[in-house]
Amino acid sequence: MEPTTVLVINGPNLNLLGEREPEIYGSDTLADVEALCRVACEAAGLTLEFRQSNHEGVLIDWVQEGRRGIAGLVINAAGYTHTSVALRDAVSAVTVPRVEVHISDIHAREEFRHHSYLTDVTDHQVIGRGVAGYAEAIQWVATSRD
Ligand SMILES: O=C1C[C@@](O)(C(=O)O)C[C@@H](O)[C@@H]1O
Repeated sequence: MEPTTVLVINGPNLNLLGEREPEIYGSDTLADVEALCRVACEAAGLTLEFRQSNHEGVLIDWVQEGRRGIAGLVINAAGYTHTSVALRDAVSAVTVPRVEVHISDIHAREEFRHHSYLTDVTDHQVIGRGVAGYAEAIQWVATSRD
């Protein structure tokens, strides 16, 4: 049977969404983002597994767990996007469709955010679309199965 779970992984400080720099990230909380991901998954006949951690090793464990047997991986690695070769190596080993998401437009911000270690190990990127970008990423996973 074809796997139906979409694993959405969120990196450090995204637990503070809604209170952290709302002028950049908006006023939705991470619980709001989870709710919108759930709606997007249900609309596509998929099941959501939604996680957040501030710890690099935990994120790596979760990515490894999801490297096969799921419909797709959606990842907002937050600050680790710009620093973590180890997380990149984990994502590189994933054999299902992988989407990199950023709420803000990292290319229009400070120079240290312009480089992402995840871009060339993911199959698709949704950058700078606000939290709605998560739904777009899930839709991309859904269409990549058709
Ligand atoms: O924490 C974050 C969030 C972010 O990944 C985004 O979703 O826009 C962008 C990163 O540069 C930043 O460190």
